[in-house]
Amino acid sequence: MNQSKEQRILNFVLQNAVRGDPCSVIDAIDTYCSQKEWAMNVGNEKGLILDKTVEEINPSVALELGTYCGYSAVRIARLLKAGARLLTLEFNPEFAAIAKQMIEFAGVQDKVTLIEGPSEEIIPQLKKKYEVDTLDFVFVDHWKDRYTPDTILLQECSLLRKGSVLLADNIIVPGAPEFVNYIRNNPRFQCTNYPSHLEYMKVQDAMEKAVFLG
Ligand SMILES: Cc1cc(-c2n[nH]c(CCNC(=O)c3cc(-c4ccc(F)cc4)cc(O)c3O)n2)ccn1
Ligand SMILES: [Mg+2]
Repeated sequence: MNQSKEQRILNFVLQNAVRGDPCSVIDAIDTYCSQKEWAMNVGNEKGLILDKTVEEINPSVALELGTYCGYSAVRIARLLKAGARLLTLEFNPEFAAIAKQMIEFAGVQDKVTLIEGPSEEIIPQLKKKYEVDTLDFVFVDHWKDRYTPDTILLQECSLLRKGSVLLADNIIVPGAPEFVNYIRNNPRFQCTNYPSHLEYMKVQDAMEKAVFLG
């Protein structure tokens, strides 16, 4: 049975990165995906915008929607202070299995809770089952047609507090036009756009930051 692209990415990391060194894992994935096979990791250019946002907020509790191979989970977790945690949701079991190994190899497993399942099912469980009070930061990087309904769901589940920050990937490509319209016209959010490029490509993309005003 031939390997998946995600398995090839993981193998490249296992052979070229340093166990317990998150930066070497991030670099190895970026090297493989820019030189060998494109993959939908947030990448290094948008990754720097993600880093700056996480450092600015210094979140105690962060949520990621869309784990994929764990690239951004490792990126976020490496910046978290002692005792802070990241919950990351992945729908695809194969991706989740790869991400679990990636997170463990990077040595950030103590900070990361990887949850398998659809966001609309998991988000309502975060308070009771995952002992979340409110979220300080949410990286929105899952199915683009779920950005808006899940932002509404987060509010309905009282998971956002005054100052909670959402950062959404792929505003241009693949695009989330309904989300952009929703969030920019919603008086309860203060939005900022960050022009960038699609991971590993010269194609225009952007990220949108939205601060919940309560
Ligand atoms: C919990 C839960 C989780 C999910 C979920 N888990 N994993 C994902 C992945 C979603 N990500 C993407 O589809 C994506 C696509 C592109 C892309 C593709 C092809 C092109 F030609 C150009 C660009 C680029 C990106 O940066 C992306 O992030 N969703 C879904 C539902 N519930
Ligand atoms: Mg993305």
